Amino acid sequence: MSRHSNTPVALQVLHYATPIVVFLYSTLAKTAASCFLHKPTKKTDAQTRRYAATTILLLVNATLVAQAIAYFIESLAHPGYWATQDCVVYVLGSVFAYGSLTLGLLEARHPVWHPLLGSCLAGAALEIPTTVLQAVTQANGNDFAFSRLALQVSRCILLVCFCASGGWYTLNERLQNRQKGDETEPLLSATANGHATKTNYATVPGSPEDHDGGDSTDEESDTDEPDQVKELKKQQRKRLRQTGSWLGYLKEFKIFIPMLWPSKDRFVQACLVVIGIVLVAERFLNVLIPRQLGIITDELTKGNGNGEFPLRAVGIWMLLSWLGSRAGVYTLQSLAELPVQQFAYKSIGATSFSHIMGLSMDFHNEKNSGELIRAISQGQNLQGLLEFVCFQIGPVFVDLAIAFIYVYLLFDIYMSFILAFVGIAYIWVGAKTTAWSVKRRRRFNTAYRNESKIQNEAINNWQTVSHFNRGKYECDRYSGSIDAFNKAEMKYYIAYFMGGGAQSLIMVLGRLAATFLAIYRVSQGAAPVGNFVALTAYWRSIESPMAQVSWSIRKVTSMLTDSERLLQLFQTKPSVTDAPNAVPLSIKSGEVEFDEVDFSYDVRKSTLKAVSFTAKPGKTVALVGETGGGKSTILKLLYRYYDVSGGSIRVDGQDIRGVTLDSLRDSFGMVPQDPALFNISIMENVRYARLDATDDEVKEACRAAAIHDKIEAFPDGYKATVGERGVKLSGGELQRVSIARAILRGPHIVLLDEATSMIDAETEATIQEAFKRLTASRTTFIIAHRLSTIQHADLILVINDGQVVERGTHDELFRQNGKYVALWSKQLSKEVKDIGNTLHVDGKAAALIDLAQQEESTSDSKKD
Ligand SMILES: Nc1ncnc2c1ncn2[C@@H]1O[C@H](COP(=O)(O)OP(=O)(O)OP(=O)(O)O)[C@@H](O)[C@H]1O
Repeated sequence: MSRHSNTPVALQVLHYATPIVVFLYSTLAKTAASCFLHKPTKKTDAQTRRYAATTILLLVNATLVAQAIAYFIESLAHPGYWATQDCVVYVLGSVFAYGSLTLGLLEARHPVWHPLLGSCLAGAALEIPTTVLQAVTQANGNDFAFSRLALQVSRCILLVCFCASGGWYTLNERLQNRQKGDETEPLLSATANGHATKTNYATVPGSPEDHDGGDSTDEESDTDEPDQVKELKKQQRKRLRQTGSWLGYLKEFKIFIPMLWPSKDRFVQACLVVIGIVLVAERFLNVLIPRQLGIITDELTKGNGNGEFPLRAVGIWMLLSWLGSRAGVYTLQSLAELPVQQFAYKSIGATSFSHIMGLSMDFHNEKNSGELIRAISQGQNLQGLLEFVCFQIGPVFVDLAIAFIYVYLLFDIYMSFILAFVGIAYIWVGAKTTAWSVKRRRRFNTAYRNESKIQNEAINNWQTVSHFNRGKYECDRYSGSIDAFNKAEMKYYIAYFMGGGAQSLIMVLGRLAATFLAIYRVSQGAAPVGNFVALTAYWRSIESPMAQVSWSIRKVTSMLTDSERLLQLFQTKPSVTDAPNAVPLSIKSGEVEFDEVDFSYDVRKSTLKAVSFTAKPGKTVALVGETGGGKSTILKLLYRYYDVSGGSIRVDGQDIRGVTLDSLRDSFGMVPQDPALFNISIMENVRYARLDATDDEVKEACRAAAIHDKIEAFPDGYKATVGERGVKLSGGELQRVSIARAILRGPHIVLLDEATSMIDAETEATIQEAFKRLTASRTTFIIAHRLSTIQHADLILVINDGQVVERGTHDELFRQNGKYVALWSKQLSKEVKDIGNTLHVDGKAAALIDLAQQEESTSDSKKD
């Protein structure tokens, strides 16, 4: 079809090389820039530079389009003339290469310049000799040749202008930067507090706002997050814009690699090998099946209805088709993929669960369970990441490269161009719509978690909701959150489907163009009918992987976006951990010493100030005092839920920060203020304290805690389930089950935080014996508001406003006639008021009542 010309070989080589070099350089440099390069230009005159550069590149494209039109018009003007293949490749390839550069520049408000400059420099370096050679070889050419030469010269001038102005700008910029000095900012500014390393929220660089450099925080931010997290996110985005890149973003996810890669599981590794083999086989089958169909067609065409059946060719085709079908190698692949997915599902789930369980009390005080559970389940979607990247996205690029060569062999380079245009446009549109939808996806996720949070809160607080009759209010709130979720979902899916629609359009147009060209070639006798059949079948087989890659890119992006919250959780480190050289606690006698302990939950308010005391081995220390004084905090510090901010706590002379948390907590038996049980049987709940305890031991512990008879009276006895957090039990029953647990555990040190506050005096008397047994020869800490329960303690500490204001035994403190006595008098006076004159009081109590009345009248007179 082309008229043979006497184009010199050097010119032909330049024609082929120019678009390839420009395109390859720009692709590689852009990829490297998005991975490693950090600073897009944000100077004030950057926009002027961008507009000027875009104009030049558009003009370069215009010269190429004009050149293509010139060839076309010449072929019309001179029938039989057609540009040589190298010229067509040169023009179409250059449109492709410079077109992609222009598009990139149009998109990025703050472009990275060096890929652009380098590409144009390479382009100019090749265009100039091309133009000279063209001028020499076409010296006696016609008007068309001259017009083409003129276009070529203009293109050279434009490219040189681009490089010169770009070089000048870059030089200027460097000089200015040198004058200003280094302007880089640290990761977190001084305003971000010390918790910065704990939470770290990543966003997706490469999304439009990152290119744009605009502040998109408002739109993107999760509305339900505390200000501190928002601030950190803002800082993170800022940093990503300044120094960030996809590589930087993805680096954050490297935490997940050990959870995805089965480094120790031989079976899963074997499955991966099987998948690899199947993938290679699929690549071959993709080409062989349509090719075999083409061979059959050609044999049929040659036979022209002579009754000969192409048995061998059909047999091979049938075999290949079976292998390439869902019943063939794909089944093998699906079977092998299952263990790989399950491995990742398990390792992500188990690791995140154990990480969250290992986080400290400060985290658990702030958490929202519903939101947390959804974050884990969304993060588990990452299980498919390895599959998508290695088995779906990667092979498609191989497919495209094979397809480019195969369609060239079937027809010619024009067919390869159609394929390349379709492939790149398809993937480009896919990537663009993905970037477009990331923001919407993030909002959709936030709405999803918010809905879960509201639902969870309302169900968990059902009693509070009922007490205040706020059922309608909660329903409205939940339904509002569903509306917000639906809205966010709608917006996300609109973007998703629109992107899909645009891609399908590209695919259809590509198929039509390829079919048109193939029919034309066959009709001209340039290719056999079999090639047309092979192409039609093959085109379909490459369409689906292309759709797959674009879907996979979206899927990977949404997986990464979805798992950002889990990533954030993984980056949250427990504030209390084992020291690197921690050793197990060795308890000899159980002496506990608080030495000048300071502590605050919030740096702005101190909770404990210089608390010092010693709990002698086997003795009982009681903590009493005004509510909010810091008593429970003392026990929490002993448990190492928090670390002291000053001073130290020692158990048998060992600083608790130097021993392992497990060994420390194993030494304690705690009866908390508000015990919570699992929604399982009472037997299992008590056994939770010592998993190997027998039924008899459990019952013995319950007997000691004066709850055995009560449990036996339940219709299901020890098998009775206790409801969520133990709601089916009364407050007193709950506390006694909790005491039974502590008795069963048999700890070295006993901590009783208001352990009998909900138990009536009579029952309390019955469990005093149990307490005596529990605490005998064990160091014991008791917090009690009912002072009668602690009057026999070996040491009573009166805690007021975070300080030990009095200490001693009951009698010693009474003699001091200070705060302790005031507490007693207040309590007794209240009790007397409650029971009035019916109370039988002994002489001592009567004296105390007098004291209480005196105290009250003194304080009243002070007030007056
Ligand atoms: N997780 C927390 N975060 C911030 N402040 C806290 C936290 N827990 C307790 N506080 C504050 O620390 C102070 C001491 O609380 P703590 O629970 O130790 O008092 P308490 O003496 O045990 O009170 P009560 O007798 O009422 O149980 C209180 O002002 C309380 O508001």
